[in-house]
Amino acid sequence: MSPDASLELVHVTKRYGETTAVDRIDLRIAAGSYCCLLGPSGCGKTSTLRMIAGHEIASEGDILLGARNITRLPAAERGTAMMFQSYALFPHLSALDNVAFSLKMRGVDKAARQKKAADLLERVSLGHLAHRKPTEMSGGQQQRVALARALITEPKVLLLDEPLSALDPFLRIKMRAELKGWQTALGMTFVHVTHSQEEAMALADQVVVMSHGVIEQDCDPHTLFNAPRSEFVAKFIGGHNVIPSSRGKIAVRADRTRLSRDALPAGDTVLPATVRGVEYQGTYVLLTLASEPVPEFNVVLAEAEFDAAPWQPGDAASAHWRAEDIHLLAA
Ligand SMILES: Nc1ncnc2c1ncn2[C@@H]1O[C@H](COP(=O)(O)OP(=O)(O)OP(=O)(O)O)[C@@H](O)[C@H]1O
Repeated sequence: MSPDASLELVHVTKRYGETTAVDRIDLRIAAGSYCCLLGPSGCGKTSTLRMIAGHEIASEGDILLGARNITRLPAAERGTAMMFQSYALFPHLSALDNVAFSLKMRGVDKAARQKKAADLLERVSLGHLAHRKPTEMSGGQQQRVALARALITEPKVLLLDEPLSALDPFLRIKMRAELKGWQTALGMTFVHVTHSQEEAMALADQVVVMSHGVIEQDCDPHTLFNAPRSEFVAKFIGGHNVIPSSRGKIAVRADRTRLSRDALPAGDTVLPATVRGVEYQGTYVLLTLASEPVPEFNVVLAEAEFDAAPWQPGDAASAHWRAEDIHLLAA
């Protein structure tokens, strides 16, 4: 892994007029890792990616790629490339010409650029379709053309802006696995913007959760799910209940929240509640409950456990959890 493929953002800010889209963020991404920038619409993740790409210039701060300060370099000189959604392919060009396009822009002669584009199409198993137009290819094939097109300048870092969002759910999961496979095989640094926590969990070595232009949490997916730092993160990633306790707000995973029919004494590990909804989800049953301090929270039960003693809307329940499953949230 080449150490000059590591990325570092130091106090990076992006302002558009009065709007501060990114507010003095610090971020390190290791060479050869898969990083996902995750957050709701408007949190600043695309602006961050575009500043790394050179499609926007940072208002303040520095962006380092290896030992090089790339903050103000033109996009083509940075050593980064952007992979766009498959529909950003040129419809009137063949797969080969789409892939060769940025070499053409750089003045590489025709034979050399076509040879390189053909090699790359071969690598993404599309050699036999090099002369087809994008509309004559499946969504997954188009996505692979988009990948080959981004790789042709031999970038150190590949930047991906919601690359899977145009695909149907089945293909999205298939292409997600392919992307991860490519990243591993190429040993390249990938930075991928998504609003889907599931996508981030599935792909990333490092998940960076953003909100209102700042980084809320920056860690591996396992830590993110088991130790969300704040109420915002716990609610955004889902699968958690946020509950007030004597020590402040706590997060408890929905699948670690248990239900009892006995009326247990209320306290930091017991919440008297009423079942409001029962939703069958195949492997699991999702129960929605209401209580005095928490208007809505969830419990996930394995199907067999639910079937052994089913719950119905209106049932009274004591929700409870083990002390070790309590995760205290930052105030
Ligand atoms: N060119 C621009 N001019 C003015 N404001 C902008 C511009 N681009 C983004 N913004 C604003 O900056 C903030 C962050 O936008 P950004 O696109 O980075 O967020 P995002 O998290 O990627 O959102 P989305 O998922 O909707 O793309 C938003 O408030 C947005 O309205």
